Amino acid sequence: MPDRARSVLRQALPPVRRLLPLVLLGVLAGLSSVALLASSAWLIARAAEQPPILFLSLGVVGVRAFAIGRAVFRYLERLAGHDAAFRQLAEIRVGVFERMLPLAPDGLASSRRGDLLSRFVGDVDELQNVSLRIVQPVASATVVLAAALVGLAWLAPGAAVAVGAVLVLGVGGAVIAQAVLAARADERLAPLRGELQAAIVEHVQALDVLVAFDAADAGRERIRSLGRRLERATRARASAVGLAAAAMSAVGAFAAAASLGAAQPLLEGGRIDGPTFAVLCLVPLAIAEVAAAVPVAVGSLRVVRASARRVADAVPEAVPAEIPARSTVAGGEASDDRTPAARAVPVIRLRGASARWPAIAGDDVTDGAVASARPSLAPLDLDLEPGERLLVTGPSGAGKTTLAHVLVRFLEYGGSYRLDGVEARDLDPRAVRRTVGLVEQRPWLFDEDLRQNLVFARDTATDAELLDVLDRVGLGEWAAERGGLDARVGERGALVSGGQAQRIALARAMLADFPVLVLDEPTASVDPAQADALLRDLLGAAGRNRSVVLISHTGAPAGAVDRAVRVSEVPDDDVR
Ligand SMILES: Nc1ncnc2c1ncn2[C@@H]1O[C@H](COP(=O)(O)OP(=O)(O)OP(=O)(O)O)[C@@H](O)[C@H]1O
Repeated sequence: MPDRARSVLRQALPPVRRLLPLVLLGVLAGLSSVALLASSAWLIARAAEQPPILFLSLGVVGVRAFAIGRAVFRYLERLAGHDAAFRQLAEIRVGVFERMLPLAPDGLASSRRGDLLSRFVGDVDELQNVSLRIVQPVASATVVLAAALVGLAWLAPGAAVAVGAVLVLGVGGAVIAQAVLAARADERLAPLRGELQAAIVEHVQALDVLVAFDAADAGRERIRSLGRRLERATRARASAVGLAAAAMSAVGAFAAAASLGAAQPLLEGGRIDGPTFAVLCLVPLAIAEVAAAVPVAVGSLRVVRASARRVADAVPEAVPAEIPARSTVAGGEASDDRTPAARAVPVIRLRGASARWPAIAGDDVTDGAVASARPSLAPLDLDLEPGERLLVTGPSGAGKTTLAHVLVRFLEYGGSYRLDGVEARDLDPRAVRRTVGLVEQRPWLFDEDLRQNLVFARDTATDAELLDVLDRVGLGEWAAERGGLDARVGERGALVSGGQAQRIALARAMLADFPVLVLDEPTASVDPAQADALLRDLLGAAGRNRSVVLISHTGAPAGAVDRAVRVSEVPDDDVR
């Protein structure tokens, strides 16, 4: 098992100061169970001898006390056990999330969303069983079994040996039978759940294209087949767990019979009385019940280990070299003296700036970090003066979007990228992103109303300011027709056109008031007849008090930009 998965398992275990009281409560509950059966057996057998009632009162009190004790201790153990396990889960989830954050967005581009969600939710939840079903019950059961066998040995050593032997054989047999029947299913459960969730998320997100290509049935069939495999694995696990539980009941009966066989000569020889004989016959049933926790724990360990591996693999151990590191400045914020002057429009200079995307996860993993892929942006020189509009052109796949991601520091770069003379590598990426804003090629719109899609860019903006900015990007009339800021835009902008989505994205970039704006192919989803008009509108709305980098493979209308630079394809001999 990889070290990282082992460390996830260790992390899932509550600290000793929380675990010890749990084990103690488990021991008290287990001992109460055994003592309840022992005192009941004694009471029934003694009552049959019809002694004066006074002789029974100790047994009566014992039965009541142990019955209440068993319920109370079990309840407290569950309560405290879940509390401790959930605290650990919260820490693990926060830990995974914190490791994910520095990777976002470009370091997570190759992760399947549904699978990531399943690791983050389902697999982390599964880790609660490390303490609830494995460590704590096994530790408590060991103490109770040892105490119960010592108690039996005190009454009749032969009976203790017989019961111990039956238990060892019975528990061993149940563990092996469960492993034979369900070891593979136990390990497949978590990955299958992840695959199913990923398939469902992808199917729903891509439903329009699947329907258009008449491929929705095939997608549904894939989901059904994954569902069937998950069902088979769940059934196999449930059957094996059920069988092991049944086997442990049988083990209880065999242990009782073995104890009876060993105690009978003592009864006949008058070395023990009737009530003690009854205790020796019935207590093994309670002991087997306690021992039943062991096969359950071994099965759970397989499931939990599979989940721990998936949690450990959810994010690479080290941030790939292609993703900019966060600030090392205390508190994570960039120091003010290294941040470009607030809201001043900086001069941008790239000299031999190049970039790569992180390799797709699973392609080539070295020391837990995803190794580099091929270069995606050939060394580029670029100058952008304050207030300038620069057109970036180049063939498809040459690296224009890659350049946009370098400019907003989603991607690390080679060469030099200076903002007002300060090397961007020496600034906190978030500080750069407060200066350079990106309007993406396919802007993300939230399934909310217009107001919510804008206001997160500046949460102090009033409705009047939001309407004003919509007006400036040419959406004033359209918004009024749709019912104003309450108009919904649909999931991922399903209720708006490509051009309207671009205008909404520009509106929020203007609300954020970025001194430098990077517009990545804003006319990609607009027909050519409208492309020039949209570009003029967007550039006009951006105004002259900020610089604009306009990325477009079709160029720009005459006079709309000040200069152009061409991104050339990465030469083949640079591709390893
Ligand atoms: N998320 C990603 N992960 C890995 N490689 C990527 C990723 N996005 C783009 N690439 C690769 O980077 C290279 C440059 O792509 P990029 O999108 O920057 O080109 P582009 O010039 O913007 O193309 P287009 O004009 O078609 O949008 C391509 O080879 C592409 O396959």
